[in-house]
Amino acid sequence: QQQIRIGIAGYGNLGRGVEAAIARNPDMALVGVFTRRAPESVQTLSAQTAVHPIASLPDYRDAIDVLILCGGSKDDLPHQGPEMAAMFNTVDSFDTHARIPEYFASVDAPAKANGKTALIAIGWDPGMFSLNRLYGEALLPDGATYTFWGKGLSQGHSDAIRRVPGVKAGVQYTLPSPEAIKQVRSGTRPELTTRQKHTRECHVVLEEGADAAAVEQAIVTMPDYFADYDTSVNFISEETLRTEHNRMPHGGFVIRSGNTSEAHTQVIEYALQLDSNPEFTASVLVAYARAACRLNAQGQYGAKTAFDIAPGLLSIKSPAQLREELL
Ligand SMILES: NC(=O)C1=CN([C@@H]2O[C@H](COP(=O)(O)OP(=O)(O)OC[C@H]3O[C@@H](n4cnc5c(N)ncnc54)[C@H](OP(=O)(O)O)[C@@H]3O)[C@@H](O)[C@H]2O)C=CC1
Ligand SMILES: N[C@@H](C[C@H]1CC(C(=O)O)=NO1)C(=O)O
Repeated sequence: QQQIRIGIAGYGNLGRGVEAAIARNPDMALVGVFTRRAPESVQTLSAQTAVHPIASLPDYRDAIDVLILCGGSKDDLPHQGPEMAAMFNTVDSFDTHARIPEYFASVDAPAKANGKTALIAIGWDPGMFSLNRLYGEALLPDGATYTFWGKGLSQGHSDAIRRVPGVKAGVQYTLPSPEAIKQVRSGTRPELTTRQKHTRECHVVLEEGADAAAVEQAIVTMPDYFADYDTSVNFISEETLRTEHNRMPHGGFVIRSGNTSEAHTQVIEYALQLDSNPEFTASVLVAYARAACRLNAQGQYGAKTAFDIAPGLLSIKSPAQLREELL
């Protein structure tokens, strides 16, 4: 059985996670990493990993079965997604929830026009949590769904603050409201606003001479990321960032409580406890790369979300093995 040939576009936390995940999937082979930086400046996990300029990707159209896009959702994927979907089957973790419909359309057109398959918004949220919100609503139509994240490091929000002019480096932690969780677990199906469920805590290293007040204002008012939350911005040194903020744990849960009759309340819960947010997300991307390859072989072209993908396509096992072993 020929291995699935994978390319990595963009080499940050997620790119490193995909490199590690491919080594744990025997049906996958890493063709190389493609970066906007000078290849020799990029330190990969393995000396065997080839690093190329991202501009050379068109030369690899016949060498890569699936390109996994590891750029930032805020400023990279909006242009990289459509560009790459015209040349390759792709999988990405686009997570600016409010913009997923427009992003889907922007990727669907070039993918369809070129007979490619583009899986978008894959990961854990959006991704695995999205699937569990769907299951909850479909199975318990009379009910309420809640999603809580953290306390942990959001990569999307950390990427977003790093894009603010004047920010040299930074991370963002998401904190769930204990009061909100308590109300949800009481089964009273509370109406909670975005602001009531989570707060956001940013730790930022400023560029030399940057205006701290302007940076703080740009972060706390940022649409789609921070504007709807109570957000704190703490200015720290590079040393503090390196020593106190060098891990990326995260997690959370989706809970659906609903009634199947007046007498009976049912509760569905899906939870994640992640030692490494990027490595887990990368593992999801790699499993979905297997599905992208199979879907393209079936002539399923265009953009897809996790809702469109049969779970069996994710598995390294054949359908017959799945029926024997997992049903
Ligand atoms: N759906 C989900 O559940 C999840 C989605 N995500 C998404 O993944 C995205 C990427 O996250 P993450 O990998 O943490 O982002 P990073 O900031 O680590 O990397 C983003 C891009 O920045 C560039 N880059 C990385 N490191 C450096 C550096 N030291 N100097 C200059 N450029 C650098 C890379 O591009 P290049 O190599 O071309 O320079 C990389 O592709 C997030 O924006 C988020 O939206 C993340 C987690 C979960
Ligand atoms: N997309 C998120 C994954 C989860 C985490 C999160 C948050 O903390 O707001 N929302 O969704 C990420 O980039 O880490």
